Amino acid sequence: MHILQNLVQMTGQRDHLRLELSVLSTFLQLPRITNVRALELLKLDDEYWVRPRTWQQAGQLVSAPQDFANDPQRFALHELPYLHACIANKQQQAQHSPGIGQHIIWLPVWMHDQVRACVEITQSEPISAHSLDVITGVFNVYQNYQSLLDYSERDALTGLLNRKTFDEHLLRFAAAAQTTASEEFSWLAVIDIDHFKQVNDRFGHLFGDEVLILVANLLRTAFGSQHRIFRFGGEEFVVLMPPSLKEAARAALEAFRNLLAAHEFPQVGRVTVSVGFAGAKLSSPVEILGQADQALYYAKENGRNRVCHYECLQDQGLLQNSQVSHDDVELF
Ligand SMILES: Nc1nc2c(ncn2[C@@H]2O[C@H](COP(=O)(O)OP(=O)(O)OP(=O)(O)O)[C@@H](O)[C@H]2O)c(=O)[nH]1
Repeated sequence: MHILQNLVQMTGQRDHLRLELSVLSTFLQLPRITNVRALELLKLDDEYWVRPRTWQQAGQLVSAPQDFANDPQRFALHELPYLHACIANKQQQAQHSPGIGQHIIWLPVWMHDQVRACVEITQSEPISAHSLDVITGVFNVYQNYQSLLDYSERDALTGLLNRKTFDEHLLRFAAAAQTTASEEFSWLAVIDIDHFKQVNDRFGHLFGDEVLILVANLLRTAFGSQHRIFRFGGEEFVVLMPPSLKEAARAALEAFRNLLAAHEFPQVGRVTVSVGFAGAKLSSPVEILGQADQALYYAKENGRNRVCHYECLQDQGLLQNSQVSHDDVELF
């Protein structure tokens, strides 16, 4: 009965981290389970890295305060050889008993052939067929619900994060940016396809849609898993970029602009984008978006197919005083 109540509570969550906390506390209520962790996995240059994202501390479940890039607890996946082999072989679970009273099971969360998280459970006794059934049963409900949540957050055409989830991501992004102590800034970039109406008018909506899908694929190729990429509107995309120096952010955006400009789109040929970006340290979420939008507007007005940085334009006196132009943002 306890498990049922926990499952009801678990599937009432609308947020990935709360859902994770909920499944871990469900596992902790099962007999013989002594420890649980949720591990986050990130693929960098073909190698997976791991960090504990949620774990038990003094009887409480706690989550890592910082993001992956700044987490000193991260380590290479091969330091967990059983989980490493399990993922390399695309398996559903791995088990290992490192000592008396320590029996570990790892359950990777598979999504689109990738693993982004894994639940690690330690039992005091060997894992019997019955307890394996209960553990995998709870885990499968969690995994199904996780992918349902993920599906509701994505744009149907491109598979990118949708506009609906943007506000929440932006609030979290702006809050995290304020606590970054280094010289580096987090960045918000607005990317808009140039003259996209002409693509639709000349080739029809189906080819227009194909351009949107291919642009989304190029965005995924150009930006790593630490970036959050949204389809913001029809032919407008937003990228939330992890902390870096301004030059590095500009270089990444220029690399994307060049990649796209060199791409031969079937039938349509060449397409370009304009980009505006702004730093996220001191401003409020609405201001950051408004600033990136002003830089985009400047890029559109000054030849398109270019990357413009808000603060640089401001320093050169090329912009009016800061004003928010995205009047459809509902952040407060
Ligand atoms: N095929 C397709 N077209 C879309 C979709 N959403 C929006 N659009 C089109 O995107 C076009 C946007 O046009 P505009 O806002 O005038 O901008 P633009 O032609 O890209 O010009 P600039 O941004 O000034 O370079 C419109 O023709 C919309 O119909 C979609 O999901 N699929």
